[in-house]
Amino acid sequence: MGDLKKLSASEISLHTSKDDCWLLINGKVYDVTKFLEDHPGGEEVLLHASASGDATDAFENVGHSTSATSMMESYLIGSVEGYVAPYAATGEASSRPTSSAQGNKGPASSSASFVDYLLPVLVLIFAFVAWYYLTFVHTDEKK
Ligand code: HEM
Repeated sequence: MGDLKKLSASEISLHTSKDDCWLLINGKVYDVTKFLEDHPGGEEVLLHASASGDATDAFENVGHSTSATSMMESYLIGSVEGYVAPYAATGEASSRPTSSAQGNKGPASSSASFVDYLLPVLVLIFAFVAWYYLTFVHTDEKK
């Protein structure tokens, strides 16, 4: 695979039909038009992932085998300019496209970390209130 064609997000979004279907996975673009019918997971999921703009999460959530990953190479047609990985893929995506990266903006998302901290705290408060109720209030009622 020599140098990959640089494609823009708007260009990729023009190829989401059954006759012309591209997938964006980890910053790389795959033309899966000829693979649609052969995909073991069915063509609908591929068309849906294509239309969603970024298929990285969908692809990784399935937990594809290594043979599936090596199959992808034959459909590779290019890479996307200025790719920023989606939230769920940031931590573990092993093949993050850092090669041609121009000062990648990190996985900054203050709202996500807010929820990350707030949720456990709320769960703890709820657990404490439940424990308090069951230990004191509820047993008092019986007496
Ligand atoms: C070029 C991209 C892709 C290739 C080459 C590919 C290839 C494969 C292969 C070979 C399998 C069989 C199981 C395995 O070996 O892991 C599979 C299963 C599957 N794929 Fe993909 N896939 C691609 C993209 C996607 C995407 C974007 C989705 C989106 C949801 C997806 C959803 C699935 C599902 C749901 C299965 C499970 C089918 C089952 O076990 O019943 N695939 N894929």
